[in-house]
Amino acid sequence: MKGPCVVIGGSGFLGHHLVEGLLLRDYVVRVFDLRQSFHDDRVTFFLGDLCEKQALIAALTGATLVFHCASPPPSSNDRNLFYRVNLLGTRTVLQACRECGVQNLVLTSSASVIYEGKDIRNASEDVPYARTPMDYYTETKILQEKEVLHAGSSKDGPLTVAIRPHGIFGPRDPQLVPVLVRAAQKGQMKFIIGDGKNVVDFTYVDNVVLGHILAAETLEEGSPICGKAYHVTNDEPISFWNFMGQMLQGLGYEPPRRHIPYLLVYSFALILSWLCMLLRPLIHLSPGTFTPMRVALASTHHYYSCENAKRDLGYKPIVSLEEAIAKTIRSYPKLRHRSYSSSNRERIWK
Ligand SMILES: NC(=O)C1=CN([C@@H]2O[C@H](COP(=O)(O)OP(=O)(O)OC[C@H]3O[C@@H](n4cnc5c(N)ncnc54)[C@H](OP(=O)(O)O)[C@@H]3O)[C@@H](O)[C@H]2O)C=CC1
Ligand SMILES: CC(C)CCC[C@@H](C)[C@H]1CC[C@H]2C3=C(CC[C@]12C)[C@@]1(C)CCC(=O)C[C@@H]1CC3
Repeated sequence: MKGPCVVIGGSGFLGHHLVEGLLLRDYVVRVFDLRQSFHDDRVTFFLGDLCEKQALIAALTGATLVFHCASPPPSSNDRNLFYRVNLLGTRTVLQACRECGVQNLVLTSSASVIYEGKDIRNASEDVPYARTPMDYYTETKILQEKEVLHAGSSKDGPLTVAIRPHGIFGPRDPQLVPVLVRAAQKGQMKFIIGDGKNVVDFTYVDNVVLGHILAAETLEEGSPICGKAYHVTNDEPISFWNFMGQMLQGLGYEPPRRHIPYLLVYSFALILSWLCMLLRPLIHLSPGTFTPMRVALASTHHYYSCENAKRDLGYKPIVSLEEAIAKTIRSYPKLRHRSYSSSNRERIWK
């Protein structure tokens, strides 16, 4: 038996998988979250807002290790919420760790802290943070990561390390596959934005979990990982549109085939986001999935080197991309197209 450890955000997509990974490895696990999304006799839940120190202290008392993987959803455009939770809330988490004598803190950051809409090819962790982040999510993930890594060098603080995953997917993800399928159902997945050759990282959730646990187990006084950030990916960059096509076909939808110019779509998304901002005092409009950040993510290269995680954490993905895509498709029976048939789906679309 190891632990006890606390997973802040343990009711979320990644957090819940992390809890399962920790239980498999015999950790004693507590979850701190706004809500309880599952039940497990081995897990103690503490419900509360991470911006409230007293609520955190109740969960952290007696714990030696904390994973912080809570964040407002990236699709939100609520500046105040992002600053309150990702920056101020993370400061509160650090303070609560100090007061409770927590030794180690593993932060879930994001590889997108260096993304500003331009191509990223096999970037290492030395690439500087985005100077002009494209949304409040990215802006506050940068501030959060800086805050946590800096705290790791103070004498009274917990030892810290940040894991930067990219494009996490897998069973129970409320984001990637459901958004994609909703777009396909509305007939919005007919076009490939740009030339369709952009290569990106998508990372299976179990590999991200492994990266977090290895980081926690390597983090100790004098370890080279203290105060550092590590990319954790599937280490198998893939064409964005090939990945989307495989997901769609696997669920019985037609993959996009026709091309539409990137600059046209990007300019349209930009104008739409300005309009939403200008009209906000009068009516609440939301661009939904169609944001400049998402259009850029769909059309640029963004893949990252995880050589440092391999060297310092002993990280090696345990689920290949092919297996991960198959497992994910199988996990969403309710999102299948109504005419889906696993035996004839190849014939339908080819
Ligand atoms: N998904 C991805 O592709 C990537 C995600 N990440 C990072 O991974 C982490 C987990 O993401 P993911 O699992 O996808 O997100 P989820 O939204 O599924 O999980 C986040 C969890 O944190 C909770 N939470 C939010 N605000 C607070 C708060 N103030 N106090 C306590 N709990 C709170 C959420 O509750 P509720 O749902 O009620 O708001 C939710 O249960 C995040 O830090 C994200 O930035 C990094 C790279 C890629
Ligand atoms: C409608 C389609 C053109 C696109 C649908 C898929 C998108 C919803 C996803 C493709 C890349 C994903 C991604 C993220 C969210 C979901 C996507 C935009 C993140 C922004 C999530 C949070 C991060 O830290 C970075 C991720 C990059 C990739």
